[in-house]
Amino acid sequence: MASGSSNGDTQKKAPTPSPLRNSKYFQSNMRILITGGAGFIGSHLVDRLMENEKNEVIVADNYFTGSKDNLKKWIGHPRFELIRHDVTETLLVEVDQIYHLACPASPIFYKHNPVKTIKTNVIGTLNMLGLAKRVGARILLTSTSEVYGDPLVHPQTEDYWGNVNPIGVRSCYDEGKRVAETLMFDYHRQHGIEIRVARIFNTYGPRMNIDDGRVVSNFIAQALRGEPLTVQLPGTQTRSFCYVSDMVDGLIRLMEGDNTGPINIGNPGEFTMMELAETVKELIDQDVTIKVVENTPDDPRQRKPVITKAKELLGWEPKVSLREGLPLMEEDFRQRLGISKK
Ligand SMILES: O=c1ccn([C@@H]2O[C@H](COP(=O)(O)OP(=O)(O)O[C@H]3OC[C@@H](O)[C@H](O)[C@H]3O)[C@@H](O)[C@H]2O)c(=O)[nH]1
Repeated sequence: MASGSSNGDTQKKAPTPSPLRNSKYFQSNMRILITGGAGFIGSHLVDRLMENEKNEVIVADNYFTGSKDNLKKWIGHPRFELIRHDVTETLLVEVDQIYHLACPASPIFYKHNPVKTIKTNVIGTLNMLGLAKRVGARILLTSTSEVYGDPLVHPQTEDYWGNVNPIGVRSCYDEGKRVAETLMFDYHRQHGIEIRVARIFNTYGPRMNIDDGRVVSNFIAQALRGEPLTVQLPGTQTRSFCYVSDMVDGLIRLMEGDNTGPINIGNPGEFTMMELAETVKELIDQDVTIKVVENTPDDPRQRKPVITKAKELLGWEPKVSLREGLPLMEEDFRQRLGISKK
């Protein structure tokens, strides 16, 4: 029989949650673990999940790129717990759902310690799948548009297998996430785990680290500080930017729906990096200059999601355009940098 078959012999029955969680005297709350919940997207996800009084939220984060500051309004709340934990170590908590976000996402951070990045993606995902198996939880992985590599198919549909350098400086992240996806589907086929896989495209919004190093945060911080906007060569490379509230909405719909994915979650509006710089300049400070600088190896030349699956299966599409989202992020950066509007 062909390996990888998802029916017959290899399909196992899904594990059930512990009998205690189903007992009539037990709290009926949904207990949700978010790895990387102190990070940029994770903390916005916490905010949304905490709005529902039936949810108890547990965050596990090692604070490599995340920060307790992002969660300060929830610390001490009876439905909230924060654990300093690195997902490369095992964790045992009785939960119903796991949003597995933990991993540095900015290229300068994930390339800083590539061995640790790939361990986070592979061992971290194995640990979370082991937890999902043990306690019968549904698990969602935030994979990435980087699994498409430097894509030869444009825009990218989920059935495109990608064009990835397996030995490059980005491989710790893009190959790491590809293995993480493989593990998710193997656990699903072999052990019947309920999985959800989101492929996240570039996301921006309030709470991004000011010195995160990604393009939107760099340009906004540079414009506010009156520094030149650093467009990396050639400047014609494209990205599609999704506002964080849209992203969180998509992730929750995926978790709550019936489809395993992988599903692209991103905003299909596509911009060159030169266009992005011009837009930031126009919105924030027309006096700032644009400086063209060297790029790093293997930078994808184009990226834009096809979101037909998200629309049809999740009833999701982004609502916030780049021109609407940038001023919201500008406001947050102004507050944190202490730079008021002229
Ligand atoms: O100052 C800068 C920074 C970056 N860039 C360019 O902007 C583009 C986007 O770069 P970023 O570092 O923001 O993000 P990337 O698209 O390379 O990677 C991201 O992809 C999707 C997510 O999974 C991750 O957040 C991250 O890996 C690149 O072409 C880069 O060369 C600039 O022109 N100037």
